[in-house]
Amino acid sequence: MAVKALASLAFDSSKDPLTEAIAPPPSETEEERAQRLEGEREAKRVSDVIDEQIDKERKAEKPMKILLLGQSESGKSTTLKNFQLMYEPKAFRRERALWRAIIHLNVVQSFHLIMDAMTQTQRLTRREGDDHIPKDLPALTTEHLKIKQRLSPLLEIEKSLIGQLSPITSRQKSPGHRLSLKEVAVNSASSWKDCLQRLVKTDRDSFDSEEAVDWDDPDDPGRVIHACSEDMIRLWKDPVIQDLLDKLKLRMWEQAGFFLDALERVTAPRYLPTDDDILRARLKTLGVTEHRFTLYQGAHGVVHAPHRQKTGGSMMLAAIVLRQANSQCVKLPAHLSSLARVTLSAFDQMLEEDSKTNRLQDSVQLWKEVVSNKLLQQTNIILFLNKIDIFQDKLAAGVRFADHVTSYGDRANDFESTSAYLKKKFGGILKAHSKTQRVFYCHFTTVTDTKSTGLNKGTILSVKDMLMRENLASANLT
Ligand SMILES: Nc1nc2c(ncn2[C@@H]2O[C@H](COP(=O)(O)OP(=O)(O)OP(=O)(O)O)[C@@H](O)[C@H]2O)c(=O)[nH]1
Ligand SMILES: [Mg+2]
Repeated sequence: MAVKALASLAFDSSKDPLTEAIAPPPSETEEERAQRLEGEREAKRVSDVIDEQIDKERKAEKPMKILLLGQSESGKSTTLKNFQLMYEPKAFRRERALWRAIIHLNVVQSFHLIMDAMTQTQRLTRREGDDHIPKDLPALTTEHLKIKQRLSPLLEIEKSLIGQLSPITSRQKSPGHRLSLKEVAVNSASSWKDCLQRLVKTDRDSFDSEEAVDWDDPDDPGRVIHACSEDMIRLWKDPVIQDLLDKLKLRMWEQAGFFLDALERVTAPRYLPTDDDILRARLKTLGVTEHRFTLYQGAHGVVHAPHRQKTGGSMMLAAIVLRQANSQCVKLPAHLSSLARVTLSAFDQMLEEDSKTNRLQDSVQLWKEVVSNKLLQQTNIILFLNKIDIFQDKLAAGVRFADHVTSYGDRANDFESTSAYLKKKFGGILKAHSKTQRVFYCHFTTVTDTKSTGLNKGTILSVKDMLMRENLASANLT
């Protein structure tokens, strides 16, 4: 029965009422036919324009996803802060009061390191004839030891600040030095900012201003830090201490969270961090972080009517240390681009976890892993060779690149030549490990300096370029 009904339906379809309704009348003249065809063409043109518009809107809404990869201390979190500063400046600045606490922790930890160096020197100078002791260690005077004694409350402040971040912190040894601190790390999955908000007033709208900090709080760590300020400045500027740090190869300016050259300002009684201070603050993050930003179009970077002038759709920025990422729980999305960060200035340092592996060498290995990763084969990758400020300072101080990267040979020990060498090396690896051709975006950055070599120029142009290519590719125009 059912088969019969279907057959009869198929048979009758030639008399489909819709077909009959739109069929030209049997008595249609040549002129009428031309008019009808012209009308149909116009209707199709309008329909195509509408389809195109819908298609465009659909594509514009598609989020662009970016993975941020790199070794510890390569600047992933700082890159996120830069994006936040550019696209959510209000939210970024609302957190000033929170970053004040982190910067105070950075300062206190720098002094912990210096005080440990002084203690070690006292111990070493008692052990005469030991070949492992650095030569010509300067003698500390009683005045130095008195200052050190007066600075001991800073160690209590350190404990208290770390306590404020608990239970979400873990402590890890920082890389690169024999003398090193247990570095404070926060798990990105937990809201350490919520924990720190106990240190500030609860009115979120006033975070940007001085109102955010309870200046009368007797337990504010800033009080002790200010009370120790003069001694801190004196100790840091002391030529004997500088000589001592030099002999022990403790290059403080190279350390993450270096604020010792701004002590007067950051220990002032009513100190609130500037944008640059926040970028320079150091708080190690563990695990995977995901952030969402919306890119807007606006003249000279000014945001106009965000809802109507949205260009790029929302952009998801996921910070992932690939080696920590468990592929079971980290799902790499489609339409993905990646930013890989390499700490250029670490060319003369070894990994903390493996004292035989050079950090730059490890970054090269990580780059190979990233570009040959099957999940990332279809993604565009921007490489950032970061911390060029420290890199250039090192070259200028006479640290020889070739002593740590032997394949560099006897080329000039300057930025021009070393950067060209590295660009070629990383570009060659991308080419060798890509199944299909991928654009090699490579930038030399100082991500803490937004004015010159920070993110504004390099990243955003590359991100926009990637976005455009992606749109063209999805419209089959490449
Ligand atoms: N001088 C200088 N410091 C930088 C630069 N980029 C980042 N830093 C600093 O280096 C430190 C480490 O940067 P982060 O962004 O915390 O590094 P990360 O990649 O997130 O590190 P993990 O959280 O350990 O994975 C911070 O104190 C930054 O302010 C740079 O280009 N120059
Ligand atoms: Mg981080």
